[in-house]
Amino acid sequence: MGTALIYDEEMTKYKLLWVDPACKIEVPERLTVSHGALVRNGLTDRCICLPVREAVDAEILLVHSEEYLEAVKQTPHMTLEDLKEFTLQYGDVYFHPNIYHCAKLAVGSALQLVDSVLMGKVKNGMALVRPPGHHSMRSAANGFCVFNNVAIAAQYAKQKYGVKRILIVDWDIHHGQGVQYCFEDDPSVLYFSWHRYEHQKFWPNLKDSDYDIVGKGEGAGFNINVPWNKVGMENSDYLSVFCHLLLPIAYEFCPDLVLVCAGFDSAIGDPEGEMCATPDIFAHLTYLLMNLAEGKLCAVLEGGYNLTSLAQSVCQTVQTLLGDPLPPLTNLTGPCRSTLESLQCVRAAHRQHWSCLRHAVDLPTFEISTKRIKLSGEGNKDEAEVGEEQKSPEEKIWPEPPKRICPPVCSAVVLPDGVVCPDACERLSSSEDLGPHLLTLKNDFLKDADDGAVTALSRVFSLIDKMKNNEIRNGLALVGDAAMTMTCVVQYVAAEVDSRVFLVCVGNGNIPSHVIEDGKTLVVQIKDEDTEEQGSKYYVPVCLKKGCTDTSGFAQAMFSLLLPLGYQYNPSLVLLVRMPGSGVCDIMWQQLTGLLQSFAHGHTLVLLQEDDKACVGPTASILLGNPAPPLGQLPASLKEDAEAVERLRSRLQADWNLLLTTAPENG
Ligand SMILES: CC(O)(O)CCCCCNCCCN
Ligand SMILES: [Zn+2]
Repeated sequence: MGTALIYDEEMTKYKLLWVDPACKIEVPERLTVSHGALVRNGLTDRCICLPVREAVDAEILLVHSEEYLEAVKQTPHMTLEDLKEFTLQYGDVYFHPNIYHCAKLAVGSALQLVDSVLMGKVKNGMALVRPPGHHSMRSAANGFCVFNNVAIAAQYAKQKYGVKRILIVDWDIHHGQGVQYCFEDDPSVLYFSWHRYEHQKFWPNLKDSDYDIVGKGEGAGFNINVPWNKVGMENSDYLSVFCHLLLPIAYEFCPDLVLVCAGFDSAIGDPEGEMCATPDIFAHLTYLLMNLAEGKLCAVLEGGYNLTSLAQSVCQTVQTLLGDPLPPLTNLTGPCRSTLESLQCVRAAHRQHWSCLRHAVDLPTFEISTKRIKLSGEGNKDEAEVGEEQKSPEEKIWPEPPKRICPPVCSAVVLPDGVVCPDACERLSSSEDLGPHLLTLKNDFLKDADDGAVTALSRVFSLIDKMKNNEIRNGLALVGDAAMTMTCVVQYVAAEVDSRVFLVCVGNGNIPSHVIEDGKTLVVQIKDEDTEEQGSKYYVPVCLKKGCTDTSGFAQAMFSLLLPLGYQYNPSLVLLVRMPGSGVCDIMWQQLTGLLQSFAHGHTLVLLQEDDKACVGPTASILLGNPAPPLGQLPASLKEDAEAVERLRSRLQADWNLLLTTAPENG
């Protein structure tokens, strides 16, 4: 199934007709440059372009009052003076004779997107619309918004398709108070928003935008506000909030549909956000959400006022929806103090509502200097830290996001004869001559193994070579001895100068010490045997009391340990090994396989042991880019497991500060 793109140039046909400094940034060019960039990058040709339509009254009335709709209906016939007069009753918004038409198209676009995803015509999609929506309220326009596109889309999905749980992620840099008010007492819609706040000094200056506003009545816990109290936030800050707050709660909530208020004023260069996260961060934020709701994701444009970063961010988002490999995020320096303070506050405010946070005791962080948290001088988060003069947002420059090339082959497999090759996978031909190679392999790797094992190993090595040359994206091998193959692979790759292997080992089994010491391999092992070793910077043993069968404990380890470590380590290869008898359930295994494709351009090598051949199909499905099935609503993880993970995190966070979730004690 494909990716829908909804856009119509009619929505560029309104603009500000008088002087108003607060509104001058919301210009028609926002849409034309976004769509133009998609065309230029050949992305529109790869999407399913759906037509827009006007929303009808009944759809608008799902969120807005009759009197408000009636009032807006009068605007097409108004004179310029009347329009100005009419506008005065609202905040930071303007009207135009054609804006009512465009506002109906914006809502209609979002509904077209929801229809095509929920009817299974497309996998996911994006609607490029204006006017935006997330500030508009039941009876008021606000912040460039007339009708609340995404809120209406959520009500529409519930009413027309009986969708039970909807996650709305609002990564726009402004708080979508209109969405919050619409669903604050509704437990079927989980609204997550981060937003520039600066302790209420930033627009819309609402106390309602703070972290302690968690929803009301039945809706308590289903409203998550993450205030940014400093500007200059970077990729690390955004990833920390996703890993340590949004993803664990989102998986526990287990939505049937994900709607994104996709505002890109949270990107570098934007005059409103004044943040420093780069456009490629949206490739990762999108991807991380695509593992929910079996990939049913509808992104609807909100803000974004720097035309260069807006266009790049839109392209990064659509390219990920299309399934292209993710660009590695480099020099993640970890979250800043302000982020940690916000993160700690939000987690505390939601601890009583979400079991994934219940045991997160957020141990007081050991003493680290603030310098450790913000290595780079970038970002004027803490004045004290910043020496360089401040560039204005528009003067900011950043590297063009890297090209994201799809290898000619997505998934190649090495299977014993007699095991069927999954559809759409490419079986590595056994034709190539192994001759001389065989001897070196035997000498270097497998002293006393039989020729079959050596042949299999040489094929596994060629999977790695093909990934290195970007001939294939990922690989899967069913081998006689997974542990032995794992050791050989690490040894083989470690020979490369700048190789970094992220080894994720699911299940018991000992990891040879030489694998861990070279610093070129970061090992995370999730198992049930509680061995005494404490691990080290490059060896992270996660012992779950009930072992890998415990989906909650496993999920918690995945988000609060695996993802942050993987991002900060930035490997060149991910090696995922399923040890025999691990007990991990297929869906959790598939979720893990999916998430690990965030790293290394998606170069993941999966090793399965022969008696796990039933896993070949489900694993291949994920490697081919299909979404993993949902885990179901997750119960609380075992207290002792959660505490074990917390202890691990607090021990490791000196070396890996993406693991941090609390601000250090020192002043
Ligand atoms: C969709 C959106 O969230 O991007 C709308 C933002 C409205 C901002 C109003 N204040 C602007 C003050 C100008 N310096
Ligand atoms: Zn915004």
